[in-house]
Amino acid sequence: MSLGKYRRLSIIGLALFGAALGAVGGYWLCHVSRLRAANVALSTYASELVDHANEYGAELRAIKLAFNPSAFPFCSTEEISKLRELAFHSLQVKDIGRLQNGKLVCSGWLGKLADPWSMPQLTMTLPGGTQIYADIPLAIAGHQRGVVLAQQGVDVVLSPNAFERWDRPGMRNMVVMVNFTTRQIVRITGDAMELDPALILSEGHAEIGGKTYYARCSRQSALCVVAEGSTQIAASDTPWLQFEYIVMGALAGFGLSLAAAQFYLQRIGLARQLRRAVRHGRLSLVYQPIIELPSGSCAGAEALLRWSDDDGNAIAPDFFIRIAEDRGFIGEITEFLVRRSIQDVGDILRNHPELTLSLNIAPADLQGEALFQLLDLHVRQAGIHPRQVALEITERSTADIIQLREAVLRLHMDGYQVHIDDFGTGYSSLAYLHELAVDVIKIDRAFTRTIGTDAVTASILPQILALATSLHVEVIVEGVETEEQASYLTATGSVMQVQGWYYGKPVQAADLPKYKEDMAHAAEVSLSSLNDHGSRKA
Ligand SMILES: Nc1nc2c(ncn2[C@@H]2O[C@@H]3COP(=O)(O)O[C@H]4[C@@H](O)[C@H](n5cnc6c(=O)[nH]c(N)nc65)O[C@@H]4COP(=O)(O)O[C@H]3[C@H]2O)c(=O)[nH]1
Repeated sequence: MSLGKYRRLSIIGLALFGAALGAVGGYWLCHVSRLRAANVALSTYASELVDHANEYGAELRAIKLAFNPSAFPFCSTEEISKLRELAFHSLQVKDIGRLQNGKLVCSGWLGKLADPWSMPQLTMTLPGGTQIYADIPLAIAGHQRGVVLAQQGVDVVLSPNAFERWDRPGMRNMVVMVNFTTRQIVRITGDAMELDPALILSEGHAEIGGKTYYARCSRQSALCVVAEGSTQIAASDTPWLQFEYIVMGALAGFGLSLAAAQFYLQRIGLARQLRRAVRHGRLSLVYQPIIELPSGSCAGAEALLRWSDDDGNAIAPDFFIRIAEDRGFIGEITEFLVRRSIQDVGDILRNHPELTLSLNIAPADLQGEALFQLLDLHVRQAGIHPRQVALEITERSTADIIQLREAVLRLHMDGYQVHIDDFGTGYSSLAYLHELAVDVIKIDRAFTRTIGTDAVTASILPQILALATSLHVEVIVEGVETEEQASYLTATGSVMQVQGWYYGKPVQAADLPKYKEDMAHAAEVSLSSLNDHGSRKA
């Protein structure tokens, strides 16, 4: 099978796997969100029940007040008719009666009793004195069992269906009266539920035996409510919703894993191509001049790698260098860099001992002997003074400062220069200056860009320049792109080196001598014009 076909199949396979995972994720997400929605609905239901309980309590209080005092003689025809009228208009109350010496004397629906009835066994008394008789046979309801409340000579037969119109499909409710002092609870209406009183008294929330419970209590009366719902959500409830979630999950999983697989396999593919390119020497180098200020003469150049993949696409060096670092063959690239750059510019360096060649070195290159042997082989054998070679290390390499310090010492002992690249962007720039005896810091172009702007970081560049002066460390300012930036740096009057598109973009090695000559000529012209100006003034 061809590599391209294998790659395509791998990508599709991974994407399908991602789609399957996404579908499972979608199903799970749907389930969780429906459970959450069900819980919110149940909690809202409990709050609605409590609102209704408040109305219920208010009505009971109003009935009690209507007969304390009563506008009519005790158990008179008028009073009985008033009792009947109030009970008739109420949804919560079935009958209202009048009590005397603990006996029912008359009620709206029973009329005046020839022989007053003694009240049955008391179930609970609330702190305000309301007496509750639960589970007693009701004469007006064919001896169906119900609850009667009695206070200040008035008794009320509660409707067992008072909360019926608040029923919700799939949910149940229970209404109780609570004595918070004695922690006694009596069910008034709704479905009987075997629950820990503590759950009700604390207005809690619990999941027990596949059911979810929310308890809420009224602030105005001794009523509490419990709403019950199922924790099991049937898949058949909302099949379309479930389907949508699964499809969306599958699509998202497919898309994401397709992108991830493409990215990953592209990296693997690129890594393979890069390795081949290094082995066959198909990478190239360009050289960006480094200029000395204030003289304006060329001080050297930085070698920068260039590579295009098999399809001819130019790949950014920081991207492919990272791939080589991750896949452990950066050493081969460095080997190529050192060998090819010395081949390219060895003659120029021999003829111009004042010039420096800067080489980017990856942190991994500083481990072991390979780099030192490599430099020894190519630099010394080419007859170039090691001082003409500068090794640029980046701040990423602070991970092992001890190892790094040893490597820097060794490079110095062998006569090479060590430059810190991208100074100011890493996390431990100052640690570098303190710990490592470096020759030059290369100030990252992020700081150069702030010249002439009012960015908050604009004040950092002068401070780094001052710091470098006080520590006797030389400076190369990177990324000088504009005349304004160049003028600013020249105007500081400090001796420094600069690099950037304003002075010259990276060029082929063959173009470097011409560049150097042009720069030398330009420097001479500007010097003589300065002298002319000076003598005319004199
Ligand atoms: N916007 C802007 N950019 C400017 C200007 N002047 C120079 N540059 C670019 O800035 C980068 C400077 O190199 P670096 O900081 O060492 O950053 C390098 C270096 O970290 C790495 N690299 C390049 N060649 C090698 C190599 O041979 N070995 C290793 N280990 N890393 C390398 O890749 C990075 C990127 O290299 P390049 O793409 O060539 O990008 C180069 C250069 O082309 C300017 O005025 N404006």
